[in-house]
Amino acid sequence: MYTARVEEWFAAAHFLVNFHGKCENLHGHNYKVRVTVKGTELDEGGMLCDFGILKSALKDVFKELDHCNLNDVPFFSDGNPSAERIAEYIFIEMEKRLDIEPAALSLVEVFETEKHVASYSRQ
Ligand SMILES: Nc1nc2c(c(=O)[nH]1)N=C([C@H](O)[C@H](O)COP(=O)(O)OP(=O)(O)OP(=O)(O)O)CN2
Ligand SMILES: [Zn+2]
Repeated sequence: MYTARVEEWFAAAHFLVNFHGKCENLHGHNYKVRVTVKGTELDEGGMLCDFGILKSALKDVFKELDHCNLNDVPFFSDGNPSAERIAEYIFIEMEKRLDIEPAALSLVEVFETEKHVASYSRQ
């Protein structure tokens, strides 16, 4: 199995409800997002998927998130914009944008800090 991975950053504000602590208040993060694709076949250039394709799709997804209050994004209207749900949202939006068969989107990881990370995958 091969994998290819890109990382990009966006900045956003959020607050958490049903969470007892300082994160109930509006605050911000510089989120690092890591996207991994996987597959068993390489193209004639020896690549699973051009990093540039992943990067531009991810930057397109960030247009809905960067410098926003994530609580105002419709996807989060029924729940918290936790790192887990941000990862789910990015996974869904990346799937819409990527046409990379026979490779496939494998994992989206969202880092609030280098020590705090949540992820979403289909398995
Ligand atoms: N599983 C998750 N846990 C938490 C999430 C999350 O998305 N998934 N999010 C938060 C908050 O966003 C919060 O901003 C981070 O919380 P906390 O670690 O308390 O804040 P600090 O980074 O400032 O940490 P200190 O050690 O207090 O400096 C919480 N949990
Ligand atoms: Zn937070």
